[in-house]
Parts: sequence; structure tokens; C-alpha cells
Amino acid sequence: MLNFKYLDLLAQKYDSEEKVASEIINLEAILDLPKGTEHFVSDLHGEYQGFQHVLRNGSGNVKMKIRDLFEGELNESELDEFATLIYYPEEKLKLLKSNFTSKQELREGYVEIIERMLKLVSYASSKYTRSKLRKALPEQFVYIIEELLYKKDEFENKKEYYGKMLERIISLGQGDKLIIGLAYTTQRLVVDHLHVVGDIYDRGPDPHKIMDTLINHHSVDIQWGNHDVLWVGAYAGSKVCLANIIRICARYNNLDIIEDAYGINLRPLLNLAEKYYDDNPAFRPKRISDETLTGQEQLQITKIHQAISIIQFKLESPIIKRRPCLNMENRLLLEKVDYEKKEVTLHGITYSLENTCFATVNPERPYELLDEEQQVIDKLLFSIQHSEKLTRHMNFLLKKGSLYLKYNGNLLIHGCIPLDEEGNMKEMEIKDTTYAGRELLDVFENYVREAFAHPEETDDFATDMVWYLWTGENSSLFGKREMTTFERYFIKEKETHKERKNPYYYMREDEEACRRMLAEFDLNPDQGRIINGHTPVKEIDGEDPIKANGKMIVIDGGFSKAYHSTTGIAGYTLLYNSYGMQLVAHQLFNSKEDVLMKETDVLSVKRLVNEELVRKKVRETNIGEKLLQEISSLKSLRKHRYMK
Ligand SMILES: O=P(O)(O)OC[C@H]1O[C@](O)(COP(=O)(O)O)[C@@H](O)[C@@H]1O
Ligand SMILES: [Mn+2]
Repeated sequence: MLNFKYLDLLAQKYDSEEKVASEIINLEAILDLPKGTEHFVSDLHGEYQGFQHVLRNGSGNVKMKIRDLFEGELNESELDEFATLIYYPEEKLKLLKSNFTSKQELREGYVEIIERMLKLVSYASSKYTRSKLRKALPEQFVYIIEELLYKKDEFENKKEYYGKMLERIISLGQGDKLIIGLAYTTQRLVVDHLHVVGDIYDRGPDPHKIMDTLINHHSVDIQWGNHDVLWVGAYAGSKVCLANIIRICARYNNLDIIEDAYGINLRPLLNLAEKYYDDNPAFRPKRISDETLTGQEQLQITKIHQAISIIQFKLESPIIKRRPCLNMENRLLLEKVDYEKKEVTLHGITYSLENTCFATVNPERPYELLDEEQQVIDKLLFSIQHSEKLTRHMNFLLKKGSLYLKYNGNLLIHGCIPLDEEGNMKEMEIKDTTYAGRELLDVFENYVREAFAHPEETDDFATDMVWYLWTGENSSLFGKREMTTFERYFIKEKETHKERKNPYYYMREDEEACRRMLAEFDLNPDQGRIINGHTPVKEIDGEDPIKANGKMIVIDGGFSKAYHSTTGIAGYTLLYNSYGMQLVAHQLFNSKEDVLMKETDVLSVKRLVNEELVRKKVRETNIGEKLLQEISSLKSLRKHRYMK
């Protein structure tokens, strides 16, 4: 069915046949370009510097392009030095400058650098249109760079013109800006689109800086992780999610995120904590950075950690009781505790409790908040919902994020697709309707959006469902039977700490199972793959991130320093360009300073996942699909409005 109103609208923009024709030619040409490079990262967990590094070196892609161009011409250390300049242009330039001994040397050095950079930009942009390259150039230098890029040395008189141009840029003190701009242009060209497969928040110190980076990124989408949804929940009015994020910040000695980055006043919580709690080994902050805390600071955090944990446990009860469909009665732990004997009975076994801190718990009504606790959580909720920066970050998460994403034939998802023991899509009944698989995930996502749209509602179904996504058995983000936070604080016996995983986590090894899951999402099982985050790949134990004959790729980035000892490697990222997919294994990232001084780029080892037999073109991508639609509209416009 032709929509003539739409054609009229289109005719306003393309008001002559020539304009329509030239746009059709443009778009058709783009369809035949090689597909842009996609970059997949996941589980960033607040590790801003590690993330920055992977982003700036394009998971080794920048180095590869430099090698392609300059191997032979430059020796290894020069190649490294040039790569570092592309990653961290401001800092590296400072270091380089201090090595020049005269103005003359500096000028020559700058000309050499700029020429190399232009060569690199030209190479990195070879598969894009000129207009796309233009958008990636530093604004103030677009004209000059284009002149320099498209120069033709064979005309001798022009050669002088270009030489003069470079000289002038440098003598006018614009050399630094140009070099820095070209470095960022290169970074941008090397990766066309970024996918963040979840868990930006928690454990590490700087999730807010990662969010700022993503907001400024040229092209990004996010698949929410369980930790991201926890933050969304807190902002959307879930007090129990809020208690959780503060508890995790205290546990990892990251309360600065709450106080300094998001401007939330923790004083009321601290007062409560000082009043009821003391030192407690189970609640001392984990020290994953070298930064040393004074004894006093550590004690304060330990107290806050207990105060907010108890508030969290108390807040869980009423939700579990008002939402029987969540089937979480076995998590009513405060009510199972024998406060006199200091014991708890779980699945029929009685365990003694240690490191207890139940000063504010009334054994008769253990889930009841003290007035003071109620006030503290209410104040915290008010501040968090009024934090300008958090509002910005959460809006962005909602805008660019989703529970899963179908992109260029692949399924991107942080956690899992809940399965039952037989490998069928696990069913869950919500408000008298049974859902499973893709439908269940769509329902979950709708609840997240509904809760977010109504931050003033704190106890409604949608807001409770966001918490369920963090911790519930059927949550596609959590994917485990229960979260044993209480047990890990208070029970010595390790068997109580175990969180049994959804069958998905062993069935995903099986190719047939993965094919069924792809089909559930209407994706072609012969071509698509599932890209998964969430579970660190234990290289130490020989685990392979490529599973199910390549149908499943697990790329937990392993950025989280707290988890390095379990993985034995910093983790994986994935690149998908027109030639195929490559998995990149990263060694531990120490610091930016390390890279700058020692030029020790984090060693990235690439492994081919698949090789495209024919180079993939834009035509075969999601963007290509949109372009084809546009072309078809333009063709109708031409036919119905301009052809006689
Ligand atoms: O390592 P911690 O701080 O004890 O956290 C463990 C908790 O984190 C979780 O692993 C969830 O976080 P991830 O999504 O990073 O795995 C829970 O399953 C578990 O209860
Ligand atoms: Mn996760």
C-alpha cells in the first residue's frame, strides 16, 4: 500500500527528480560498501580505565592497521610509540615533545607525525563514504584535513602548497590540536559501532565515567546487565534495589560513586550506622585497589555496609509476600532465623549464624523497618531521584538499552534465556498468563520501562518486577536459582553459598539448543550466533569462550579486577568486520600510565571465530535493511511524482 502522505513529506526534502536520483545513487553505493566493524564488550563493572584502553585500541584493531601500513618502515618500538600516540594523544604528545631538543626538530617531528596520521586515517576510512569520514573529523580542521588527505603529489606546485599548509598549522600553534583530533578520528573510524553486552555498574570505581563515555560515543547500544537494571530499579523507585546498590558500593569501597559522582548525601545513613553497628569482619570492605583506608574510614564503611544490608533484607519480605507469583517464599530469611539460638534452617538443615548484626531487628516482626531506617531509605530515594547526573545516565540506559538485541543476525543478551531441565523455554506465570522465551523477555522489558516511567510508584508490580530481574529464578539477567547474599554474610558452610545456575548454562554448550534459541527469536540459526556476557570465562580451568560449534560466544570482558583471580585473564571482547568475527583475549590491564611509559600495550590475542566466504556488505546488515526501505520509498516518489 502506497502512503501518499508520506511521499508528499518526502517530496518536500527531495523537490526535484535530480535530487531523488542522486540520493538513490548514494544509498545504492553505500549498500555495496563492506559492512562496518562492530565491537562487543561486556561486564565493564566500573573499570573505566580498562574499558577506555580497549575502546581506544579498538581491541587491537588500531595496532593492526598501523602494522599493515608501517611494518618495515618503522621498527617495533616505533610502531608501539605511534600506537600509544593514537590511544592517548594528549599525554603521549607531552612526552614526545619533551624529547625534542630544538624548534627545528620539533617542527620536523610534527610534520612526520601528521603525515603518518593522515596516511592512517585515509587507510582506516577506506571502506567508508567521504561524508562518513567528514563526520569523524575534528570539526575545526575538516577543510584542512580534507585538503591534505586528497592531495595529489604529482602536481609539483601543489606539493609546495601542502608543505606550507603543514608548516603554517604548526607555526600557528595548532599542531597539537590537529594531532589529537586525528588520533580520535582514527579511533572512531576503526570501530563503527559498539555493543555493550551488560553490566556497566558495580564492583569497580567509575561506572559514571563509563556512562559519560558512552553518552559521547558516536554509535552504541547496550544490553542491560543485572547490575544495570539494579540501578535502573533504584532510580525508578525500588527501595530494595536502592539498598542493594549502596550495599554493593560499601562492599567494594566505592561509596564515592554515590556521594561524589552522584551527589547523594550519605550522612543520615552514616548516623544510623554509627548508632547501631560496630566492627564486623563479614562486612569490611573488599580492598581491590592499592589505596589504603585509615582504620577509621574502614570502620565507618563496615558500619554503613551492615546498616544498608539489614535494610535490604527487611525490604525483601513485603515484596515476596505481596507477589506470590514470584515464588520466592524460601527467601524470607529474616523470618526463618532463630534470634536466640542464632541459627537459621534452610532446606531442612540448621546452620548457626556468625557475624550477626541484628540490633535493629525485632524477632516478632523481623521485616519491620525502624522509623529511623524508613527515614534513611526515603531520604536516599529522594536524593537519588533528584540527582541530575544519575537522571542523565539512567535516561541514556533506557534510551539506548534493552533486555536483548537482534543485530545483524545475531542475538545479544547479557545473562540467559531461561530454560527448563529438558531444554524447553522455561515458563513463568505473570498475572494469569504464562510466558516463555522471547515473549517472557518482552514482558520483563515492558515492566522495566513502565517502572521507569513512574518513579513515584515504589511498591507497584512493575517496580517489584525490576527487583525480580536482579534476583529472581526466572530472570534472564540473573539466571540462577537464588541469590545467596544473606548466606554469604552469615553462614560459614560454603554449600549454602552456592547459586545453582539455570540449565541454560550447560545447554548453551550444545549446538542444537543454541539453534533452537536463535529460532525462538526469529533469527536464522545457520548464520546467527548468541553473544553472551555475565559469566566470567575461567581460562584457568580451560574453559572455552566459543561454544556450541561457534553458535555461542561468551565475552565477559573480565574487566572486573575483583574477578581476575578466578578467570586468569582480563577477559574477552569480540570484533565483527566484513571478513568475519574475531575473539580477542586480553591480558590484565594495569594502568594508563603503564601503557604510556613502558608502551606495553595489553597483549591482545586474536582468534578467528569464522571467516566470511564473501566479504559482507552493508546490504546484508540492519542498516542495509533500513537503506533498502529508504531506496524503495525514493523510487516510489520518483515514479509517482516525477515521472510523467
Ligand atoms: O562477588 P560478590 O560481591 O559477592 O557478588 C556475588 C553476587 O554477584 C552475582 O554474581 C551477580 O553479579 P554478576 O552479574 O557480576 O555475576 C550474584 O549471583 C552473586 O550473589
Ligand atoms: Mn551480570
